[in-house]
Amino acid sequence: MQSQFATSDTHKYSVILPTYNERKNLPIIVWLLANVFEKHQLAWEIIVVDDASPDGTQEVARQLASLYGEGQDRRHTSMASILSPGDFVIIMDADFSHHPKFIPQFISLQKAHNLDIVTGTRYRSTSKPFLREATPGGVHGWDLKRKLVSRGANFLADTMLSPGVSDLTGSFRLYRLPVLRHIIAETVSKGYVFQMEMMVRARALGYTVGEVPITFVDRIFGESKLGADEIVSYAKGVWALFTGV
Ligand SMILES: Nc1nc2c(ncn2[C@@H]2O[C@H](COP(=O)(O)OP(=O)(O)O[C@H]3O[C@H](CO)[C@@H](O)[C@H](O)[C@@H]3O)[C@@H](O)[C@H]2O)c(=O)[nH]1
Ligand SMILES: [Mg+2]
Repeated sequence: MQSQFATSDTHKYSVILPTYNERKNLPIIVWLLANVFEKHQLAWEIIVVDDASPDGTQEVARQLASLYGEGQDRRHTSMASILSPGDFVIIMDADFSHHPKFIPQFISLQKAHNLDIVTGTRYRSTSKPFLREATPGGVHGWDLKRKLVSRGANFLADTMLSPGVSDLTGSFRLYRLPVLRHIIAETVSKGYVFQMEMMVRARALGYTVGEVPITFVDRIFGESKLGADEIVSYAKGVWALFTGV
């Protein structure tokens, strides 16, 4: 299998999947990711970051690791249990809200403009800076309240902090590895708000950010962990950045 690929992209893409009770979703998302990377002949690995899920997610992750090859740095199929530094890191949800089919567009945009970060956006219909896509971004499956919370969160941060990124609260992103390390070291908030803080910090540090329109589909299995506490923390986080950046 290895020898049939002669790819010009020599980078490695490390996908980080945070999981909490994703036993049902993990095998399918890993399969979809594997297919995308194989199809595009890219070197890849998946790192599952599980927080002691009671539903047995870790056992499923271990089974997948033995199926796909644990921690081996094979050219096309490896599944690591610890963070090993690929050249680029993709962070995305494991519940299909973020579809792997968008990853090749992230990679093309990164390459075309030598970007530090590419983020998925639900709130633009064309890629930024230049690459145009036919499919507009959007959200499917959320009720009006959740849509308003998301729009409100973006509006608040955009108005107060002006980072010039249309979807600050999304978490489907590709980072150049050293850039991710740098931003994480600067980021202080915990919970949902850190997605927004990472992007605001990145812009303040002068990193380049491109956007690819994505459709966000709400999960079918399991529940979201967004609650009222997170909304309050988010508003506090925007205020802290407004007064401190
Ligand atoms: N390791 C770990 N993973 C977690 C935890 N809580 C959630 N996750 C994982 O993080 C991903 C997103 O969690 P959800 O609970 O599904 O989030 P959501 O409400 O759908 O929110 C999504 O959209 C928001 C934007 O509107 C994003 O801000 C958020 O990051 C996420 O992408 C999933 O893969 C889930 O298993 C945790 O405590 N620990
Ligand atoms: Mg979700």
